[in-house]
Order: sequence, then C-alpha cells, then structure tokens
Amino acid sequence: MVDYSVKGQVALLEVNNPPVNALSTAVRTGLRDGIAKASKDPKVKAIIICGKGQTFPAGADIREFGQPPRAPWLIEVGDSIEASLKPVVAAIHGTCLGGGLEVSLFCHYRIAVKSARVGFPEVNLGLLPGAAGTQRLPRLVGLPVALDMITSGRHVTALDAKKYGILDELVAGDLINAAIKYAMSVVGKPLMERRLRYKQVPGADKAREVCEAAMAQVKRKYKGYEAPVECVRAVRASVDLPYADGIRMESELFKQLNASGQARAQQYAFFAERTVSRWSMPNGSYRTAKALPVKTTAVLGAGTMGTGIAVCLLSAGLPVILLEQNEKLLQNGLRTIKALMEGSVKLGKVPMEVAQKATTLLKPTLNYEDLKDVDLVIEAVFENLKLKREVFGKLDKICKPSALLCSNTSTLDIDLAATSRPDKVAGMHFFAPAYHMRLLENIYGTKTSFMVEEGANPYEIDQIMEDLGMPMGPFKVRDLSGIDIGWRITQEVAKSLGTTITKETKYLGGERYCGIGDDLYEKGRHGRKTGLGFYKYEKKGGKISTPDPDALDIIEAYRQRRGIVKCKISSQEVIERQMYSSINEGFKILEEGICTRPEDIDISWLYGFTFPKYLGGPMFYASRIGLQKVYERICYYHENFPLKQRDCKDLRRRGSSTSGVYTMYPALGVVINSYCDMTTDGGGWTWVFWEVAVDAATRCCWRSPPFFYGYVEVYGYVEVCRLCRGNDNLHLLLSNGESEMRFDMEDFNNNTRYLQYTTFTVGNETSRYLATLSGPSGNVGT
Ligand SMILES: CCC/C=C/C(=O)SCCNC(=O)CCNC(=O)[C@H](O)C(C)(C)COP(=O)([O-])OP(=O)([O-])OC[C@H]1O[C@@H](n2cnc3c(N)ncnc32)[C@H](O)[C@@H]1OP(=O)([O-])[O-]
Repeated sequence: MVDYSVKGQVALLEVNNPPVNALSTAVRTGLRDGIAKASKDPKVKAIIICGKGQTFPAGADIREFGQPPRAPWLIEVGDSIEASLKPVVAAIHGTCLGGGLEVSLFCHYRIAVKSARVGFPEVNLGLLPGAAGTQRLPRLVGLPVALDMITSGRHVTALDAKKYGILDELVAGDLINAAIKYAMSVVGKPLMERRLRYKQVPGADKAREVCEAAMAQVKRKYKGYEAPVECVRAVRASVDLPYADGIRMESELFKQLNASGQARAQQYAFFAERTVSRWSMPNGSYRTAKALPVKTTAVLGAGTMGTGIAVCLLSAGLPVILLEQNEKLLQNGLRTIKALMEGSVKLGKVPMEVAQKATTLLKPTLNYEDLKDVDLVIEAVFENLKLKREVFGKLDKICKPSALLCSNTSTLDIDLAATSRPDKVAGMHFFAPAYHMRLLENIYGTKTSFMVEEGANPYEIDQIMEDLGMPMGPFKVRDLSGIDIGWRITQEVAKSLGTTITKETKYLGGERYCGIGDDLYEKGRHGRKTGLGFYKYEKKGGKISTPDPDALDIIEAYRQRRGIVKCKISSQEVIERQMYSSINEGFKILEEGICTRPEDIDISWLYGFTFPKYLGGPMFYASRIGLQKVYERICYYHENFPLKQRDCKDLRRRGSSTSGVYTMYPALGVVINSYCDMTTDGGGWTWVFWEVAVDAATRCCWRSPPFFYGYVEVYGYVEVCRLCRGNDNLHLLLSNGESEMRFDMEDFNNNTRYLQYTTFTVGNETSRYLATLSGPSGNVGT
C-alpha cells in the first residue's frame, strides 16, 4: 500500500492504493513504517511522501468510518512525520484532500504541480478534519482562510494554495524529480520552525470577531447542518487552547459528529451519488452503453426553461441554435441568456473565457430549417400537448435521422410525441434553474398546497422547510418555475381526461385538486416573472421575495368559496405531510420498477430539489425514522386527509397484507412486505444473497442495488444491512442505527463459495442471519 524506495539520498514513500490512494489502515501503517525505516537509514538525508497513479491521497478511507477504528491513527502517523529529524516533503498532484492534506501539513515542506487541488471536504461528509487539520491549517494560513476552507469544503487550486501559504513551491515537469531536487535543497535547514504545532495562529487578536462572524454565517448558510458549526468551534480552539488541548477538542467533536445521523446520511449520499451512475436497464447498462456523440445542439423556446437549458449547454462549450416563433421573443431570450451568463461569471460558476466563447456558440433563429444538422434538440415550449406534437412533427421532418429529439416536459407522456423515430425521442427534464441544478431527471413533487387549502400559511410552510435545510420552500419554487406553467399543465391533464377545470373542481382524475394556483393565475400572478405570485418581488423577474397580504386574501377568498374551515397545522405536521408523501411516492416508484434502487430516488431529491444532504434523501430519512413509524403516520394522514376520491377507511387493515393497495399513501405498506431479491451486477458477480429470519416472517423492504453495496431494511429488528467491497475483501455490515456489526468474507479473492451463518442480537431480540456468497465461477446459493 506504500511503496518504499531510495533514490540517491532521498527515500520515496509512494502511496499506492487506487483509485484515490485513500488512507486506509494499510496505508497508515505503510507510512508509519516507511518514516521509521527512512529515519534509521544513514544513507537517507530527506524523505518524500507522494501518491502513485492519479493523485496524492484524497482523504481517509470513507468506507472505514462505519467500522470500529483501527490503529495506527492518522494523527500518530502525522506526529511521527513531523518529529522526523530528516526533512519530509509532500509532493502533491491530483487531489490532496481531507486526511491527505492533513498528512501534508505534518510534512515540513509541501510542493505541488499546478493542476493539483487541495481542500478539507470533510464537512460535506458531516465531519470535520479529525487529524489535526483544524489546529494546523489556521497556524499556517490564519483564521479567515482556514475557516472558509474547512466550513465550505471547497477545493482550492494549487495557485491559490501557494498564495495562502499552504504550498511552498509550484513545480513544472516531472514531480518526483522536482521533489528530489527540492528535498536535497532543504537538507540541513532547521526543522523546528517548519513544525506547525509550535506556531502561533496569525491574527489571533481578531479571533473572537472572526469566529463569531463565521459562526453566524454557517448557521445562516447551512441551516440544520451540524458539521459546519462544529468546524468553527474546532478552528476557534486553535487560538483559545494550547495545541495538545486543541487536538483533544477536535477529536471529541469529530467523534461526536461521526456518531451522528447526519454524518451517516451525508456519507450515504456520497456513495449513493456514485452508485446511481452505474445504471442498468433491461436492454443495457453503463458498462455496455455507448454514448452518442453530441457536437451541435438546438433549444426550442426561449422562455425560462429554454434560456436556462441554453446556458447549461453553452457553459459546457456546446454550440446552441436557439429557435423561437417571433423576433420579439427571440430577442428577449437572447437578453436573458446574456444576463444569466454574466451572473454565472460573477458567481464564479462559469469562467470568463467560457462566457466569452458562448457568444460565438449561440445562434438565434426563427427558421426550423436551421436545425437540420444538429445532433440534439431539446424542446422547451409551453406545456401543451397539441403544440408539442406539432413541434415534434416538424422536427421529425427536418432533423437528420440520427438526431435525438428531446422534450423538457415535466408531465406529458413522451410516447405521445408521435415521430417516425421513437427510439430517438426522450424526455429530458431539467430542474430550474437549468444551468445550476446538477440533475436531469423527473421525480414528482409533493402535495403541499393541500395544506394551504386547509389553513396553513404558504410563508410558514416555506419557512419550516427552509429551516429544515431546503434552500427554497415549495411556494418559492412554484413562483420560480411559474404558476402559469402549473396552470397549463393541469389544463392539459384535464383535457387528456376529457374534462375541464371549473371553480368547483375538487377532484381531477380521482385525485384531490386544489385550485388556489388557478385563482392566482387568473389575477395575473404568474410568479417571479410577473413580480407577483405567492410572494411579491421587488420587480418583474426579481429574486427578493416578501410575503404579500393580497395573495393571502386570494387564498382566504378561495377557502370561503369552498366552505373550508381554516385549521391550525403544526410544524411537525407540515414536515411529515411533505416528507412522508414523498417517501410514499418513492416506494411506489420502486414498486413500479421506474427506479430500481432507493439511491436513485435520494439522489434525484438531493440534486433536483436540493434536499438537505444531512438527511441523506427521503428514502434514507425514512430508514432513520423507522419505517413502522412512517407507515403509521402515512396511514393516519391517509385516513384524515384522503388524497383520493374513494373511501380509504380500511387502509390500516389492508396495509398490513401483501396484496396491492395502490391508493396514494399506502405504497409504502406494500413494499415493507416484499422480499429482497438476489441480483447480479452484469459483470458475473452475484451480490445479494441474504435472508434474514425474524421469527417466522422475513420482512425486508429495500431491494439491494445490483452493485457493490446496498441497504436493506429489516423491519423490526435490524435497520440497515450493507454489503461493501473493500479494497481487498468483502464484508457485510449490519446496523441498528447505533451500533454496527461487521462480517468479513475473506474467501472472496479465491472465488470460492463462502457461507457465513451466525447469530446476532439487536434490541434484545435474537435473530438468525444467513449469508452466502458466490464468485464469478460459482453458482448463486442460499
Ligand atoms: C481522522 C481522519 C480524518 C480524515 C477524514 C477524511 O479524510 S474524510 C475524506 C475526505 N476526502 C473526501 O471527502 C474526498 C472524497 N472523494 C472525492 O471527492 C472524489 O472521489 C475525488 C475528487 C477524490 C475523485 O473524484 P473522481 O470523480 O475522479 O472519482 P470518484 O468520485 O468517482 O471516486 C472514485 C472511486 O473512489 C472512491 N472514493 C473516493 N474517495 C474515497 C475515499 N476518501 N474513501 C474511500 N473511497 C473513496 C469512490 O467511492 C469511487 O469508488 P467506486 O464508486 O468506483 O467504487
């Protein structure tokens, strides 16, 4: 894991743990032993620590966080590096992150290539740098930079890192040769002043103001997140306490965070994000699919979504033809794109050169003929089926046969596009703002406005959801995406059902219908674009929202017209009704096979709706609350606030049976009672092989992802079972949310079948656990 060699008078410790050289137990051991060996070798005058392959260590091995910690601790390894009597140089390339950056801060010198990046991303995993990073970085760069880096988790370029004083030198050409030369140049120089533990934090006299301002900022910016708050506390200790006490405090705070549900959720989100990229469908998977080349694109419609999508494509360096139906709309769209590009440059999201190039890549047109050679067309016209069908008809005639014809529709059936090339037609639903959100997906939202109908205030609902960590409440989102868009969608839905919406419509397609949006629409309150929606804005297209008594009057008039008696809805109920209906919908999506893994749903929420990562996503959140409890509350809401037109009084009874109960809420109940399947990853490995016996009934709820790790809920006894592939073996992790049990499967590398049969105790209940593994050459067994 750490390759040791001596080049002339320099010992080279090369971390060799692909893919990212994570600081696993074996790597930590290798570094400790390498330093000891080099220290004893009289030929060696200096030591270099670097990474083999693509990067310097990118951090601790995240997969080890859920396991009992194993020595040597990173901080002990670091202490031995710092104590070395021979100079130690960190030679950095790739990403030097988290524990990797901590290792480099124990070194006496740090040099890097220009393309390298450094950072402390622990905060994104619900943690803080726990191997002296919070005590050593401030000593090197001062509080403001340290606080910014540690609380934001951002990656810093090598150029900036040199400016801040993190790096001593940037080198060009071969890194190892440059490092050897550099190491020899520092031999004999005093090391004491290079040992950060002995330094004072620069600007310590301003510590109080700086830390208080940072604390206020993280509380505002990262509402609900624990880690940024503890990061500030730990950094402050670098000034308030002697080094050793600061380290102790850092360690305490690290342990506290690591044991919290938030860290677990954020680490789950990290791996879930990687899991969902390994998609698989009946006719192929990420392994077999070949990407179609897209060199030229076109966007139809220069409204809010069309311009956003154009900015997204231009920012990726793709040429875009923007088509509109008349010159006025086209010019409006061009102005919007220019303003959005300028805004993105100001926010540092798009480099200036990219924005400048975008002006040459954008071609406006009113003529469909100009689209004949493009590889990809994204239609973003009004949500009107007739119009969309017309557009697709034209595109089908004009565009080359290989062109992909995509629709940004959020609601219409893509199969209705009616072209001669259905295999080249797809839905491509961007989330607003399209140039900012990382998700291209479609998961249906919540049923919030029911609550407003019953008496809740939209501003309170938004505040509650924002306090939970959502960047925008659901009503601000509706104003952003356009109340007129929602209105058009429901008109189309009604049309497709052969009906029309009136002031009295209470159900549409058998589901409860809320007409508050229609009333706002009729008053010209179309959201941000008109300066009025649920909120009032400082101008048309403005961003500063303020509650508007006129909107509340419209809502109250609506209630009176409908004879609805206003009732009080508590914060807890707002959260439950928002979250649980989404969770229920998530289980329905799994049950219907639209998604195969809970991670797919969670990632859609994390990136589509900016769901707070510290909760992990709605499905993960459900697992933490406990499915039994979630299910009971769903039953309660279903009985008291039915979303469907028909009677649902017998839900509780039916929900406990395995026969399908497909009304709005009970999907969860159905999935609770399903069994976990065996699956294969398409590459010859079989991964899911468990059966958990809980008395007579086996109750698993989540299907395991067909890849290297997954989660399975075992109702009533164990919360999470996780199958992980470590670097050199396979293990299974069982957890009840507080403690975890690990089962190693050491025969994995020998491709032999392995049977593990054991008993374990969780919450005073003893269950039997049986797991069987087969390698590529074996058969699946149970
Ligand atoms: C007390 C000590 C305190 C220290 C705390 C820390 O250091 S906290 C840590 C602080 N560090 C961080 O938070 C850095 C987290 N990592 C990253 O941000 C990115 O991975 C990257 C920028 C390093 C590379 O991006 P990229 O797009 O080139 O690649 P990619 O993202 O697709 O990953 C490739 C594979 O590597 C895997 N893997 C990655 N990192 C780790 C890890 N640390 N561990 C284990 N595994 C890790 C990843 O799961 C994936 O595996 P898969 O799915 O193929 O089986």
